[in-house]
Order: sequence, then structure tokens, then C-alpha cells
Amino acid sequence: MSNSKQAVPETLPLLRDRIDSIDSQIQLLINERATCAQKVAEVKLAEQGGEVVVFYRPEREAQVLRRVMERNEGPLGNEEMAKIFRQVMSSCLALEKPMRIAFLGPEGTFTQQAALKHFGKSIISAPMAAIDEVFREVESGAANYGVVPVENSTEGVVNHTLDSFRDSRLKICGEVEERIHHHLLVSPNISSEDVTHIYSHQQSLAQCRAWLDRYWPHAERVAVSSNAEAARLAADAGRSGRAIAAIAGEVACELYGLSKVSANIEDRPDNTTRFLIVGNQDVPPSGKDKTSLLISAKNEPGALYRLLEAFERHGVDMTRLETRPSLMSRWGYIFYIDFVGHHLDEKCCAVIDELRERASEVKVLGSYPVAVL
Ligand SMILES: O=C(O)C(=O)C[C@]1(C(=O)O)C=C[C@@H](O)C=C1
Repeated sequence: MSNSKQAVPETLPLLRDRIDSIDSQIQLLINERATCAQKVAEVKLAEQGGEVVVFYRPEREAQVLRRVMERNEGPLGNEEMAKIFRQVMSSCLALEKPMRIAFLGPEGTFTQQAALKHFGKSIISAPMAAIDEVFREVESGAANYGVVPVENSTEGVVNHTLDSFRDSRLKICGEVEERIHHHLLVSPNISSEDVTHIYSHQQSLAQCRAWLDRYWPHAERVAVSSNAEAARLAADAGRSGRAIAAIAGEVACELYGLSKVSANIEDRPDNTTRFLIVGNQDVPPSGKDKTSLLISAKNEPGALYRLLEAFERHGVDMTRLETRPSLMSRWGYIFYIDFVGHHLDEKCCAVIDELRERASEVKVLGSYPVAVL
């Protein structure tokens, strides 16, 4: 019996031919998209009307990425697919205008990792030595945006970042969350069995304490200024044949050409840091936003209660409340409040108006899209 319609066997050469053909179509489409982005830049320039042209649009990027995830049917996962589009948009934005991004350095820190996650890889990196330098770099216009850590799920709030908002006119334009994974790294020419010293930032050594006690009880732990510095020292040591390991993240591993001895060695696998993107623009609503406020409260009984009551009455969901000394008066306080919604949303507007009547100062630090990736 003859079969009139024979299935074409899925051989390796045939499958690769099909991949080649799909790749050339994807490439054409990506360039078509890039040409569109170039035209968008021309329109933005033509419409500037004497204002500084804003090429980076966080609300639009969040909408694009959310849509990618919503329509994704697999087999690639939603996050994986969004990461690909994240990079495509990063390349398109760089074509419109290369973005210089200041972040808490040195090269290879988790803050740099967060910057790359948020903006993609097509950025000009500007590592800064301290959080206030990141703010200054953006305020002076030397960098377009800045990235700073604001809170960690195990270590709590980053006071330096909150305090920097007191005297800054910068706005929060975005947030990014990063699961902090630590790896044990050595230079590729070093055998892990020879390791005698393990370098890292004090906090990272603490976050991996139980793992180190269990697997490396005899190695000496050495605290250095940052994880990235630990990775640099391990790479340096490797060149002269000394067996020093570092605990650091993925970016530092790649940057210093180290090999992973063990991955994800943190004691708490949910260890997460939240970072903020600071810039000079007010971000329009994206449909799923958060707002951060700085409030100086009058020093009188029930002051905090009256502030919080407004959120409850208008049904606005507060997600964070931090208190810092105001420095203006002894025992005066500044409250940092995050809530769900955009400051232009009706009920958020109503809350902010009431807060203004009840507090001595209310500063909207920014409304920005809820982190997508
Ligand atoms: O829509 C825009 O305003 C664009 O510039 C295009 C685009 C994109 O590639 O999709 C690029 C950069 C912006 O940050 C947002 C989106």
C-alpha cells in the first residue's frame, strides 16, 4: 500500500534550514521596528517645543512588556520572552539616543545588574562610588538616569537613598526588583579544592553564613568593600596562582571571567532587593502604577493617624511606610509612603490633596510603572 502524502522527516539539516529562514525573517522585522523607533525619535524632536526631548518612556516600555507577556503562548516562558523584547527595546532606544545610566558601583554590583535588567544592555554604564553621587550625576545632567537600591527583604531599608530624596528635585521614574543570588566563584585556572580564603561584602558573607558553615567551615572569610571588588580580587589572585574564591553575583562573574564553583548559595532563596530609577521626568500613567511620597508631619498628637486615615477612607492601598528623622527640628519626622496607583488617578489625587492640608510638606517623589520583570 502506498502512502500518497509522506511526512517530511525532521532531520537536523532540515530543522536548521527552517531556523535559518525564521532567523532572517526575525532580523528583517527587528530592523523594521528599529526604523520605526528612529522615526519616533524624529517626531519627538519635532514636537519638543523648546523643551528637553524625553526619549525614554517608562510607561510605554512597561505597556509593551506587559502585552508581550499577556499574549505569549510558549513554549518560551513569559519572562524569557519579555527579556528578549526588553533587549530589543533597549537597542531601539539606543538608536534614538544612547542613555548614560549612573548606578551604585563599582562595575559588577547588584545595582548594575538591576540597571541592566531595567534598561537592557544597550546603555552607557556610569558606576559611581556612592548613592549621593548617583543623584548628583543625574542632577547635573551628566547621566540621563540613575539606579539606586532602596530596600532589601532581609536587610531592610537603604537609609542613604531615602535621605537623598530630601534635598533632591529628582523624580522616581521606575522600580526594579532583583532576586539576589550569590555564587561561589574562582578564577578558571584555580581548582576549587585549593581555596583557602573566601572574599565578599560583609552582608553577602552574612547572607550565605549557613551554607559556608556547612560546606566551607575551614576557609577564612574576608570582608571587602563590595562583591564586585571581591570578584576582581579573586580574578587577580588567580593570575598569580593564588586560590582565592569570591562570593558575588552573575554580572561580576561574567565581568571578571570567573567560573562558578556553586550557584545560588544564599541561605534565604527569596532574598530580594528593590531598586529605584531616578530621573528628571514625570511619568504618565501606564495602567499599573505606584506612587512614592515624602511627607513632613506636624509634630502633634495623632499626626500620623490623620495621614494614614486618608488612605483608608479613599480605598488607596499603601504598600510601604518608612520613618526618617527630619533634621529640621529635633524629633521631627519625615515619612516615606508608597501606594498603589498614579498621582493623577482620581482617588489618589483626593488623598494627596487631603495630606497637603494635614502635613507641613507633601512632595510627590514620582508615579511610576510597577516593575514588570
Ligand atoms: O514609543 C516610544 O516612545 C519609543 O521611543 C519606542 C520605544 C520602543 O522601542 O518601543 C523605545 C524607547 C522608549 O522608551 C519606549 C518605546
